[in-house]
Amino acid sequence: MASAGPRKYIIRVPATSANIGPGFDVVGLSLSLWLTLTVTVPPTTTSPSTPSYEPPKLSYEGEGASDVPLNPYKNLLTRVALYVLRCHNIRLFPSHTTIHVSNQIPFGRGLGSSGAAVIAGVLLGNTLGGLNLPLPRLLDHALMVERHPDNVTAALVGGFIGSYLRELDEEASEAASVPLSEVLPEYPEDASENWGLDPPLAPVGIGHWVRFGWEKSIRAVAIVPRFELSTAKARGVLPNEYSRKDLVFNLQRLAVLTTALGQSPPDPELIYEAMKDRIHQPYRKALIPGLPEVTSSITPSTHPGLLGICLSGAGPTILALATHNFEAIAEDARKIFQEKGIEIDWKLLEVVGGSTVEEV
Ligand SMILES: Nc1ncnc2c1ncn2[C@@H]1O[C@H](COP(=O)(O)OP(=O)(O)O)[C@@H](O)[C@H]1O
Ligand SMILES: N[C@@H](CCOP(=O)(O)O)C(=O)O
Repeated sequence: MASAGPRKYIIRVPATSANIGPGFDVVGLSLSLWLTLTVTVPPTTTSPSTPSYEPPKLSYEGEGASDVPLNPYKNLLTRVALYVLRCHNIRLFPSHTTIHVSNQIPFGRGLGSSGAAVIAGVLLGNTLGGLNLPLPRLLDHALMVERHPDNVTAALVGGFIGSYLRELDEEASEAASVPLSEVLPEYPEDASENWGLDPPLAPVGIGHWVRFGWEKSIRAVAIVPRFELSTAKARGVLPNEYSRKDLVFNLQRLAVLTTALGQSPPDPELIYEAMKDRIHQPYRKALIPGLPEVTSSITPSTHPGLLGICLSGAGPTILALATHNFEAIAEDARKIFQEKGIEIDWKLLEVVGGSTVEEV
């Protein structure tokens, strides 16, 4: 907890679109909307046990600013950072730290806001504790909080990413399956060194990934309905079991898609079909009026330039991958949503690199 001098860091984490149709809980794409933290740690750090100890002061601007808790013991981002610190025997944040958050990622829309907050929290803990954790270890900590690897892996490493969770031995599985409330407890308001039990430690090497090729001409049109859908609710409607027919349908498409999106020029007929899904979208359509209509009526023949169209993450955002004709795609999706009484905003996004931490 000793501090050598004044330190200021910028932490940047991108939005992500998970699944890309058939790759439920497997693939993710990092996109050009950013969660940015400006972190200042004063030159002399008061010991946490002294009465003048001050927990971090959080401020927000941008998406979610009016909803997010500013209490660092309640905010997702800082609770994750504290989890990482406590896993390394650092019981509290450095005193008088300030964290300004500037956020472009809308909450609860299927663009990975919570995955980005978890990665930002892991990077914040790593930075404040001077832990120098290697990338795979950062991911282990993120996966203790966000248990599907698609968003967090793409947000951390950047690009078009496929990932899996290693099968853990019995002891490690037990460690990785502790309830989230124990990984991220509701911390008490007052600073004290005697809070509860030690946190559950992350098993080593939970998540593994590979980066696929990405053809540079492909851009992402995010069609964002003006309502929130929590990922938890959108996972709650999914069945526990699937037919072999539906699994094979998705596996065939995913195998083709991961290579097809790296090919130049991209093949719209191949990609449009390869972005179809039978594992999650059919079940989520009840929560997202207009979803089947948008994905079936906007096609490469009706909209030249379109490559494929799917639900982004758990929704309600629709992701259209295209090389041109972006506005027509988005405006026609707007008309379909309007018929269902839903307004949308749309953004043209690029595939970007992963998270960065810079000392300034
Ligand atoms: N930058 C952030 N800071 C704090 N909490 C956040 C942040 N981003 C997201 N969250 C939390 O995550 C929730 C959204 O998570 P989720 O339902 O998984 O949707 P999404 O598809 O946007 O990830 C928000 O309501 C908020 O509680
Ligand atoms: N594979 C997950 C992805 C959730 O992504 P989010 O951006 O909606 O949080 C799912 O489909 O549930």
